[in-house]
Amino acid sequence: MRRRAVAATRSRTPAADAAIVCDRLVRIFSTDGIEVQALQGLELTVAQGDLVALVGASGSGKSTLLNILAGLDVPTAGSAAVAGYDLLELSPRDRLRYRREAVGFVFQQTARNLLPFLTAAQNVALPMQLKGGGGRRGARARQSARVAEVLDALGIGDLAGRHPAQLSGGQQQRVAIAVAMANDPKVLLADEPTGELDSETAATVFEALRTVNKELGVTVVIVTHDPMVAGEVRRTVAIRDGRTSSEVLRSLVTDEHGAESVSEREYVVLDRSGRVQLPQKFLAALGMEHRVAVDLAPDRIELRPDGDS
Ligand SMILES: Nc1ncnc2c1ncn2[C@@H]1O[C@H](COP(=O)(O)OP(=O)(O)OP(=O)(O)O)[C@@H](O)[C@H]1O
Repeated sequence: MRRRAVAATRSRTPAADAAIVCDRLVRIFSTDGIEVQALQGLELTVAQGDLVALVGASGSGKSTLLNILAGLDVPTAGSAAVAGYDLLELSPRDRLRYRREAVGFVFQQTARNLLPFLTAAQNVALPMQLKGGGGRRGARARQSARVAEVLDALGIGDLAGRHPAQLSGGQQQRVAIAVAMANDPKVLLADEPTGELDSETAATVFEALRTVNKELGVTVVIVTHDPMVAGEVRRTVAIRDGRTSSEVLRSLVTDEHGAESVSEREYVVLDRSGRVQLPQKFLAALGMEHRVAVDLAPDRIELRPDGDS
């Protein structure tokens, strides 16, 4: 399963043709005279068609970032572009269009994603009706065909007539993914989509997200604490104190006997100003603090404790 995920995305280069570009993103919340800097100059680029996990401690800024990318919140400073939309320059009308057509969103709380009095199929049809153009008979037939197509692609065609209360948590989340996919968005954002599920059910929901990514070509970003999800995607980005701090990239390697395995490498993030956040354990191992000596070698940059020659 893991190998398939990596194989599907291995040829992609993050810099080319990005679906998401955040540059020096800042979000400050002010409540009762107290300011919280939830995002402190965050930089993130996600290539089109990629499947990325965002991880980080509670309060590190993951949901704040996802809400901005979803068009639900506006950053205080910096820039954010998703699927060609500049999120700081959207008029109220364009923001609504962006949220209905360009991005899909899945919340952690299963109950928040679906309307309880509608069937699964009616829930999926709703975003298309809100988008408009559903009045004519041809359009209505197209909507029904799209509902069936999305539910079938996610393996839940047989649940079309059920109401949310008649579905398990995992089934509800898969219907929620179908709802998010209704208007064929370029990007799907999911905030802890497996957070309320046991590990077996979580795997079926993750599989649905992977299907959306692989078979429908949608860029998928998942905020998660779930090690299964974070360990199965090509790229895992860690957020610390409102900034991207490190990344793990996975790729498929083939040995001389033709056996395939997944190779994993952790990187620290280099921002546009040349700043990196060095791993605490490396600094502690060499007793580095306050300042370090930096030298350029032909093929690397060397950092040494202050005072070393
Ligand atoms: N609407 C708000 N008003 C004030 N402070 C907020 C608001 N939303 C988030 N914050 C603060 O911003 C910081 C980042 O919060 P955020 O919810 O983005 O973190 P998170 O990484 O998603 O955490 P978790 O994993 O617990 O969901 C926290 O200190 C939080 O208290």
